[in-house]
Amino acid sequence: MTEQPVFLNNDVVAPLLSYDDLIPRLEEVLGKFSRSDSSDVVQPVRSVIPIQNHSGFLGMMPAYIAHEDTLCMKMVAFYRREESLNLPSTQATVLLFNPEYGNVTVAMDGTDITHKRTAAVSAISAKLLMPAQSDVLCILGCGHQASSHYEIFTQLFSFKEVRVWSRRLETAERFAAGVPGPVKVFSSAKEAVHGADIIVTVTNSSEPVLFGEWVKPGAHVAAVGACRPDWRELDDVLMRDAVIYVDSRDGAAVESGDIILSGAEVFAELGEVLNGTRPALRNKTTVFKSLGMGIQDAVAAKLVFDKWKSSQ
Ligand SMILES: NC(=O)C1=CN([C@@H]2O[C@H](COP(=O)(O)OP(=O)(O)OC[C@H]3O[C@@H](n4cnc5c(N)ncnc54)[C@H](O)[C@@H]3O)[C@@H](O)[C@H]2O)C=CC1
Ligand SMILES: O=C(O)C1=NCCCC1
Repeated sequence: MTEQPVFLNNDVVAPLLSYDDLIPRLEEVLGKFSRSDSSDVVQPVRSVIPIQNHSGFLGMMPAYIAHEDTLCMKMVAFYRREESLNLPSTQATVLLFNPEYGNVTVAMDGTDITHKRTAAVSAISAKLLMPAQSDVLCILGCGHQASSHYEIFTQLFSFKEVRVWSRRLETAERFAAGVPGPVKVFSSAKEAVHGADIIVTVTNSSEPVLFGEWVKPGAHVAAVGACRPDWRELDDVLMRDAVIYVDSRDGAAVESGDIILSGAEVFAELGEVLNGTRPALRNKTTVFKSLGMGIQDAVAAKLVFDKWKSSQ
């Protein structure tokens, strides 16, 4: 109880977290979260304060998972950065507590956890919602989340073509040069998404970058950016015409500009689809609006810490 907490930096955390371990744990916890008859998983909507001098926000994301006694808190700062500054747009720290006493047992860099768990949840949405025959993946935005999404999507699925677009052509070209497989770089988002079966939006934009009239009917969109109530990545047409899935209804109602400002109705949480209480409408155009959840960080951090302990 009086032991000093351990600190694990990102070089230690990253190799300890694999998608193979993460995906089943995320599926399990998302399902539990969406069960209205269970109090096993406790996670409020994150509270966010503006860091107004620096165009940023600090989000506090507590979570408790009773059956495994995991008590966790992620603190994540995120910014709307000018790309030319070359500064990270997201910085996260994750704490695991001893739930019996409340002391911190480990603090870890949350960078890799945030990249991987977000991409893994998008991949779960794709497994459930993308067209059965999906040949073309298109990624809009070419930063850190683009890299983790590329990694897991190409690992889990077999695409005939991967396309990327970003606001600056050189960012997209750098991304394409840095990944192991072939990627087609586009200078226009409209052309990049034409005919795509699955579209991942991972930009820092606060205005729509993806428009419904461009999207092939039946395609799946995993929308990861625009995590503030006045930020958008998707336009009203797409939000109106697609079936909308979210990670958390409560989170979406407070944080998602795409949902709040379009007035779109949420059809289901991903956990409800995993539980079989709401259907996966694969034949329709679907949007999974991701905002990120403390429970996702909690299962990821627990995996990391358990592995680290067993290696000591
Ligand atoms: N849903 C979730 O759980 C999470 C969401 N995020 C959000 O995902 C987004 C991407 O995060 P990172 O990849 O870490 O950021 P990043 O800064 O590494 O990459 C952002 C990318 O967006 C591009 N971009 C910026 N403004 C743009 C615009 N107006 N139009 C088109 N492209 C633009 C940049 O060129 C860059 O390629 C951010 O909005 C972040 O807040 C991040 C972590 C978790
Ligand atoms: O869940 C997270 O982690 C984040 N969500 C929204 C924006 C930055 C990080």
